Amino acid sequence: MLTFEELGLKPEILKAILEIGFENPTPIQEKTIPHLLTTQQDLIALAQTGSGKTAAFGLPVINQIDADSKRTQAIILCPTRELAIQIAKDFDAFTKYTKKLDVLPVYGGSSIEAQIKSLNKGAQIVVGTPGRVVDLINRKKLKLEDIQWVVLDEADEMLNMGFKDDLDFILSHTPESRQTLLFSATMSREVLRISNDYMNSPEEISSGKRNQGAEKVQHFYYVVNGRDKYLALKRIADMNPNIYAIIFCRTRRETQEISDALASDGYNADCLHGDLSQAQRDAVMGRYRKRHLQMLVATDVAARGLDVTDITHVINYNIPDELETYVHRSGRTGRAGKEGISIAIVGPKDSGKIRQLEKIIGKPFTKSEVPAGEAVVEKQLFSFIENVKATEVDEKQIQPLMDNILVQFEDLSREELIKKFVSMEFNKFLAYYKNSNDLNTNERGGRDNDRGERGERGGRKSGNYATLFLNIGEKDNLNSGTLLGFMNGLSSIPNGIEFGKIDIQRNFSFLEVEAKHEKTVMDALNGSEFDGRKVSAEQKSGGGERKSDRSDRRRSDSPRSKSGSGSGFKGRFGDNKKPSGSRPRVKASSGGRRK
Ligand SMILES: Nc1ncnc2c1ncn2[C@@H]1O[C@H](COP(=O)(O)OP(=O)(O)OP(=O)(O)O)[C@@H](O)[C@H]1O
Repeated sequence: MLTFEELGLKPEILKAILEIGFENPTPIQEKTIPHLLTTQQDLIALAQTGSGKTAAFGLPVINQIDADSKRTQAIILCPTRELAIQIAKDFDAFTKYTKKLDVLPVYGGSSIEAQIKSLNKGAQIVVGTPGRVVDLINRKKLKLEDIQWVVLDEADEMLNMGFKDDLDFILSHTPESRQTLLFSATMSREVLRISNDYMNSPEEISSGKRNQGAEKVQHFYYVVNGRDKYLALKRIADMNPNIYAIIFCRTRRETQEISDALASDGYNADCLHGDLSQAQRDAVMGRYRKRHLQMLVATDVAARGLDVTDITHVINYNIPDELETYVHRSGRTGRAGKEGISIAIVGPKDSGKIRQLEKIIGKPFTKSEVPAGEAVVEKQLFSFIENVKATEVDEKQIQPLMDNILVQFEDLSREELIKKFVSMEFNKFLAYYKNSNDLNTNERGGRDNDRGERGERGGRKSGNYATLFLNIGEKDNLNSGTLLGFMNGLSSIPNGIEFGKIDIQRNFSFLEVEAKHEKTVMDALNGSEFDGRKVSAEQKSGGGERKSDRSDRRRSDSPRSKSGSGSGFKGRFGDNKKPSGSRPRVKASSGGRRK
């Protein structure tokens, strides 16, 4: 293996990359850096995600820039603002000791005037999104006649996003003599099209097999019915208390919905997609990079190429339409030789797609079981204990109170104290998962292990819960939260009754209640008034399939939900604060039906 020094980079660059922590070149860097330092031939470089492609083009380009001239000599085009910022930051780090060299990111959604001001001062390297670059060319502020290097990063995505005309326009303003470089993790039809349209007999250099996934990423899939996807997602998150994940959804709307649901269920989540303002996107990315957010829900476009350190899990909420996209998604973890886990939550009919993905990434998927509630609770419990042990004690603050605290606890044995303490944190979690379903389904769509009384769908089979039909629904401003609150206020419903699933429809709703309390609850509800309407409650006839509103299902099914009795199950990130104290009198079970 050659060293960076042997590749022929200047001392000031070597000093900078050593400081960043690059000891040896990655395979793609070892192959492309000498090529770019010695020839003018166009280049297509293909290498796995996270294998250091930015430095593979960045270092040799920086090495050759004439810093004495202020003219723009290299332009890097990429699909998103986040990526432009990221690449420009990487370049800033590479050029830390290179005097007089300016790198300017230009992208839409932020002040063009500030970018023009910087351009007027001169920037030898511009990193930009196509739309803004076109705008700056049209305003005659960005001049490309001295361009020697054009880098197309994530070029296929730029075409997918409809930037073809912009790319044509931009490249037509660059000299014929330029060297055009295309770096990608996947070889697709678009990549070929770009090489035909914009490149001149390019050399192709690749490291690893075409489209291969990152080396140390393990791939798992879970088969669940569509309506259980969100529950499966939450169980996966609950099973990994220190998860630092990116969750991919197909559309902006789905991204927003899943993120909202997670946040409302008490998870530390937010989203990144194209409907957000630049300021919102920056804020989300900032929080995520600092690990103030534990889960980022994103569209493919928004997260393409993102390099965030130590993401533990990539979760595919569904399989992407373009299967190659999976390579880019899963590559957000396992970067720079590290390990990672990529999970696909799939429907019963998706096994064919999994086999196709295996061919593309050149690795097998392992079929996994969505963990049972008990396993999740155990995991959370031990993680909680670890957190307790790791909690730092502020001796100065606590010491003066200690005598009093010890007096308060003197009646309790050590064991009793621990039990109470753990229960305080865990009662809600335990209740939530107590009667939880087996969410796994087999690839023909049937349950792997239908636990009868625990199965929630298709009507309860067991005698544990009875289902009541109520004549009030969404149009009466009813939701799971208002229903539970309403019942809390009915003195004829005693404390501690457990409720199961709440299914609110437009004109009516269903409420599961412990069978032994069915009559008490029915009697209490009958004749009461909700929002000015007389309530009628009766036993639900039959046990047919119910169609639940997805968002109600989501929101009502969380051990972390904000009004919960527990104080939250935070990993080390946890800023998912919850109000404490106001415990509802009515207990919810089997999926914490309380909002
Ligand atoms: N020689 C090196 N030694 C150690 N780390 C490196 C080296 N080169 C790059 N890295 C680090 O590897 C990570 C991934 O690099 P980069 O973002 O360039 O990957 P990429 O190949 O462009 O990935 P993607 O295809 O997902 O865009 C970065 O955090 C970068 O700092």
